[in-house]
Amino acid sequence: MASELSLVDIVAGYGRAAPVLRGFSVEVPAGKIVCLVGPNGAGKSTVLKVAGGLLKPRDGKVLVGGEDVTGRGPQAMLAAGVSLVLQGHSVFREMTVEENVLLGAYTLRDKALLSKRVAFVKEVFPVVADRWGSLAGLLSGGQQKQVEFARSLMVDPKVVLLDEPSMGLDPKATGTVFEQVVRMRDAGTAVLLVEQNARRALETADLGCVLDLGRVHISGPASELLADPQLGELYLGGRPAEPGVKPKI
Ligand SMILES: Nc1ncnc2c1ncn2[C@@H]1O[C@H](COP(=O)(O)OP(=O)(O)OP(=O)(O)O)[C@@H](O)[C@H]1O
Repeated sequence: MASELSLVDIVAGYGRAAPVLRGFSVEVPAGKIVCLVGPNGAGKSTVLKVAGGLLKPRDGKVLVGGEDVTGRGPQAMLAAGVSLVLQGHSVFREMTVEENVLLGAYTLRDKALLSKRVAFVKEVFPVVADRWGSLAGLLSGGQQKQVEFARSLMVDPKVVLLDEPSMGLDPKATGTVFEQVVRMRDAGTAVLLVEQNARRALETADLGCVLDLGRVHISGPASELLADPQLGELYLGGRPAEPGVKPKI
């Protein structure tokens, strides 16, 4: 299957310091969730910054839908079909859910298309439909994250980049947020996900990629990475779960 996002042999870093990414590659196919795993400081967020156009790579290529978009800035990356949902909360609490979601569509001029996108995100995220007229600040943390997801899908992106979507959420809200990530995937979006809670994220993802020392240490189906005892000890905070036990999300 052709990838919506390809990062090829990326070398990237900050200022004059040694590069953080030293020949990193990943493929994110349409309708799949790819989870990046790795120790603190390995460069997971740096990968998202490169993919989202916030950090220009020193070397390597970024392809979106097969088109070479290397070196483009964040707006051009959004126009190319890459939507970034940042770490932490970025809803405007004193604005309504509707106003927050429509912020994601400020580039859409076509009214008919706009209503189609609104109908679509309301269908994918029921909470957004239910609380459309409410002030976003009145929603729970998990619900606010869904408003951010809805905003990111307004431009009908090919790829969504999610940086730690469960940060600051309790386990129940985390479960809901992962359910919504699956709904994005099922709607055909390619998802590149970074999560502190690596085991939980891999349980949700289709594919996993372990990043260490600026390169891919190992990649493959998420279920295989989860079942690997050595990876479990090194990167996932302990031994794998009992085989066949799926988490409730
Ligand atoms: N804006 C920046 N300026 C300089 N160095 C940075 C900057 N952002 C990150 N770094 C450095 O780049 C390296 C990789 O950071 P990055 O945030 O990508 O790692 P990470 O794998 O996402 O880490 P974590 O799991 O702790 O969030 C770290 O050594 C970090 O100190």
